[in-house]
Parts: sequence; structure tokens; C-alpha cells
Amino acid sequence: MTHLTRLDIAMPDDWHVHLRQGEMLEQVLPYTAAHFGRAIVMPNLQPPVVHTADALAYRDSILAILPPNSSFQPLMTLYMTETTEAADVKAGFESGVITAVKLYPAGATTNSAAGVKDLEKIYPVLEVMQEIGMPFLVHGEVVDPQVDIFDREAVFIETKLMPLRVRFPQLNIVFEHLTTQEGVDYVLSCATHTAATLTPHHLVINRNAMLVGGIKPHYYCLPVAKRERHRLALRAAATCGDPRFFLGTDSAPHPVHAKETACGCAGIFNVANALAITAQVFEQENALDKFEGFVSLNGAAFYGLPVNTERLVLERQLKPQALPANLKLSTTEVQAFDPMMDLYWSVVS
Ligand SMILES: NC(=O)N[C@@H](CC(=O)O)C(=O)O
Ligand SMILES: [Zn+2]
Ligand SMILES: [Zn+2]
Repeated sequence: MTHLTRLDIAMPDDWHVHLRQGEMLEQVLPYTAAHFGRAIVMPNLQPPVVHTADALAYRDSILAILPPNSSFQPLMTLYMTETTEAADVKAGFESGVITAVKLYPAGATTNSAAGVKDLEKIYPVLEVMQEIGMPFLVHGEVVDPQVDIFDREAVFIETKLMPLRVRFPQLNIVFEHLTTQEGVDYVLSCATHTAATLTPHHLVINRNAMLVGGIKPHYYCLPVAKRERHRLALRAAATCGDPRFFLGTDSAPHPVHAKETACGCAGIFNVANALAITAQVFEQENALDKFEGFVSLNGAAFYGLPVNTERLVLERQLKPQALPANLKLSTTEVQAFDPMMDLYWSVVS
């Protein structure tokens, strides 16, 4: 392939992002709005976004502070609970306010306490979602204390996802932030109705980043980064051109004091260099011709949405680009993700 130095592509979408609320939202939103046409906005706020009315209010709070002239569109999600009502979900979807519903197994990740313990309790909602073609987004990890944290995704597939798939063969499922070879194999084994998001950080770090040479809380996220062979499987999936895989940054900002502590929370803030990292990975894999599919086309197709008409241009610079600055909040900061490799790509317009 010729050595591409310029990528002029349809505006990307971020199919998994945490925009948070309050001052954090104000600070992170301009980054997402600058590089993405749309984003699937995760509902794990405190309190979680459970009803259509909550999502409407959250969407209004986002739209109210969008940078002027921005055409960014937040795609809202509901947080599935064991008491979620199918009628509310259906009305939210059919009115265009709600795009998808997110499953957090109770206790699996940040702000998941109100999540689902018993999947059977949500069958009536899934029945309706299957019928109306509404995507079901899954944080795919079991929470059983007997299961090693590095195995929680693989065990979720076998014990939760496979039975669910048998029960709901037509449900559109997005397996969020895939981190394992088993996850890739599972998605590839599903002929229809199944897709997965991949994060930039899981394409570039393995668990050594977090654990070698001292414990590095800014590389801790969930699902936790796995061994090298899993990272290589994720890179192959992202760059092979298969439409079942698309970008979800899982950008998940936390204040530094909440990460640099005896019990630090999970989440990596990567939105400022997410596209640069992804382009660098595609270049390394000699797959820049598949980049637009991964960041701008595949997700829209799965969600049944048009491709963005705006364009985005990335250029390969001659020198490595500086790391994005940390985010400054009034009383704290959020550390920007350091991919531990040189990035030559930058968004120019
Ligand atoms: N990915 C993370 O490590 N954290 C996310 C939650 C999530 O996506 O599981 C967060 O909200 O902080
Ligand atoms: Zn998650
Ligand atoms: Zn997330």
C-alpha cells in the first residue's frame, strides 16, 4: 500500500463514551464534539439515567452547553435495571429520544450498583427491544467473586451471553469494549445481530502497562487490559475490515485523586487522542484503508443510521505529536491517556 499521509474521511462517531455531568461534562464535551459527529452517551451517572424523562433532561443539559455551531448529536441510552419498564423504553425509542439500553451487571464497574443481578428479570424488556430493533449494549463481565478478574469477560460469554442469545435470536447486541480473543471469536461466530466496540487503549496496552515497574492507576479500566495475545486479537479484529467491529472510545474521565488512591476507580480518559491512536494502530497494521470503516461507517450501519455528511481530516506529521494536556477542573485534574508510543497523526480539520 502507498504511504498515506492524509485521511479525509466521513466524520467519525464514538459508539461508547462517558460524558459525565456538571463541570466534568462541560470540560470533556468540547473534545468529543470536535472529533465526532455523534456519540453513544453512557447512562452510568449518579443517579443513573433510568427513565426516558431522565435521558431527555440529560440530553438537554448536553445540548445547552455544546460549543456554538457544533452539529454534534448525543445519542442517549437508558441504564437497565430490574424494574425498567418495557413501555417506557419503547416510547423513548419510538420518539427518537433513546437510541439503546445499556446492561451493567450489578457490581461490574463504575456506578453499576443499580444494575442487573438476574437477567431473567429483564426478559420482558428484551422481548420488546428485539421486536422494535432497539440495540442492547452489554458490559460483558460476570461479577462472581469466584471468577478471576482476567477471566470475567470470557466467563460472561459462556454463562450469560450465549444463553441470552438462544433466548433472543434477533436482538441487536453490542458487546461493549471487547478485551479478549474469546470475545472476538464470539462476535465472529455470530452471523447477524451482533457487533462490538473496541477502545483505542485496549488496542495499544496490555496488562503490563498497569502492573510492571509499579502500579499505574491511569492504565486501570474495566474490563481490565489482558495479556498480549488478547491485544493482538483485538488489533486484528479492528483492522480486518469486518463491519461487526467499530470504535467506542470508552473515554471515562475521573479526577486524579479518585484514581491515585488506595482504592482507585476504573476508567481511562482518552478522547483527545483517541483518533490519533487509532490511526497509528491502523498504520502499524498496514490497514489505513480500513480506518474509515472502523471509525465512521461500521457503527452507523449497525445502528441503522446514515453516515455523517461532515468530513474530518487527519494528517501524518513528520514529528511525534505532544501528549494532550491534562484536563483542568476547578479543584482537580483529569489525566490524559498516554499510549506509551509515538503518535504522528493529528486531526487537522
Ligand atoms: N471503563 C471503565 O473503566 N469505566 C467506566 C465504566 C465502564 O465503561 O465500564 C466509567 O464510567 O468510569
Ligand atoms: Zn463498561
Ligand atoms: Zn464505558
